[in-house]
Amino acid sequence: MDAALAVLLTAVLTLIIGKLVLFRLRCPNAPPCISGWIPWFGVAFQFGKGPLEFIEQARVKYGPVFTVFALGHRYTFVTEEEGIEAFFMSKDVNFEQAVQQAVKHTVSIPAKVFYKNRYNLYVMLKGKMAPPNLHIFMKTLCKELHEFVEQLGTEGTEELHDLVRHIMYPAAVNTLFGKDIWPTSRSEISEFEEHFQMFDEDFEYASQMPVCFLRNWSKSRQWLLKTLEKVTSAAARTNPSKSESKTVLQHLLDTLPDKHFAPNYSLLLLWASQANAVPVAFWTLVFIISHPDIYKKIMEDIISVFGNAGKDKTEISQDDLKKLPLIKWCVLEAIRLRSPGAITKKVMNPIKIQNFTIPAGDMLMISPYWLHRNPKYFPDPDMFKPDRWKAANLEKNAFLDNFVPFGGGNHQCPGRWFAIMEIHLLVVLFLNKYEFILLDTVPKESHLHLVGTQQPTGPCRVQYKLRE
Ligand code: HEM
Repeated sequence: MDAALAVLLTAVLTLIIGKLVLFRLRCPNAPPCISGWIPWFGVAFQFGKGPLEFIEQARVKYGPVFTVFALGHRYTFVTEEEGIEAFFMSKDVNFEQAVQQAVKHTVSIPAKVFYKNRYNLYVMLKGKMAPPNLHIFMKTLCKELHEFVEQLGTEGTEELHDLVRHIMYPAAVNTLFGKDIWPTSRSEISEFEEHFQMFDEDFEYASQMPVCFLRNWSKSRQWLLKTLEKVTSAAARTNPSKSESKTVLQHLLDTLPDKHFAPNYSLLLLWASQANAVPVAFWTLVFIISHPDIYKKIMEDIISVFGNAGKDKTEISQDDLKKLPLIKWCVLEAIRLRSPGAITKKVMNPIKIQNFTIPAGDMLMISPYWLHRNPKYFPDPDMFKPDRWKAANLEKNAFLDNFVPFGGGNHQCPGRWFAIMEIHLLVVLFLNKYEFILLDTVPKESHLHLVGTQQPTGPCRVQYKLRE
């Protein structure tokens, strides 16, 4: 080996060992750390290949609290009660600090603007989409869903994820952002879907790396921001004075003092409202159709509420949804099985979890996906068992213990009740109108991403025809 190279390697190794020794001296009780041997890069490669598998294997090998070092960051995972409680409740961890960089990379909102506005926007969204206000959306959402479902005709064969996407994107967007200000012709919708899909697909990479490496992603973001510039100025122009007549987008505009960032915030809201809800609706339908006993029971329930007809544009109310609890359980069970791979907070002051001290600066992580597979909390965790939701007090809007797909504590997803309602409604509307047959086996979920709901790994075609 070349002498200069040998000197360089020795220097690098000394530096790494020195840093590790220093870290251990400063934080003697830090959890076991999986760091690899490449400086700064850490185990990014192994982790990136299949992050969901990686964290489960690490839990088995290193115990319930462990740190993964990758791309210069320390990600400390907690997998049991004590750590989860700290994740949701501790004042020493911070949500805003954990997500700010990702927000800056993906929708170009600077740190100062983000910190100034986040709380007010969160409170506004949480209030507008709280359970007592959901009736405001119900009529429009039902009408919009019908309009796009009509376009499916009397029968056909389609990839189910595409089918759900074509209906849910425009219906939800028209409901939350306002109908007449959003491009809604067929070609505009498909262009929008194409760009949104690209934006969503690489969102996780874009949140962590310079976007110059993601050229197609950047183009789609640009297209979406340009479209949202027009949408937000139309929403501002037509903003009514009465609060009840405003769309969620118009409430957002009223709450945001930095108006020139309105398209950026709208893109963030658009992503948050679609990225998880669309695949969850897909999974709910796939799970139902692939379980004949559950499908049969659901159809009996639907017939008992709406009678035999499925052809008309049946208006569905919140009371109707209440009479169809099994479908709501199916939605929640699909969410349980396809929950975000990880959610994050930043450790601001060292915190003690079990016998470990997690140092300030670490990203503290929990994995709803794996938590929901712990048989201690969910017996037969890999099985689709909607009946387990009988035990939840859904009348009082309480989930089952340790069900955390929407986060917890002060930062729970403000759109969660809207999401559950829109998926419930879509499933009722679909199954009331059409009979479905699965043409492919149920695809596996992709383990490639930690952010958000898992996407299917392969196609899943269905044949549908109007119910007799
Ligand atoms: C099944 C569907 C959904 C899932 C699984 C989901 C999950 C989540 C999660 C895990 C978070 C972060 C919580 C944390 O880190 O503690 C979040 C935040 C958020 N979600 Fe959802 N979400 C869904 C649907 C929606 C919908 C339909 C909307 C809007 C209509 C929405 C709006 C938001 C917003 C605005 C935030 C950021 C809140 C903040 O600034 O603190 N989500 N969601």
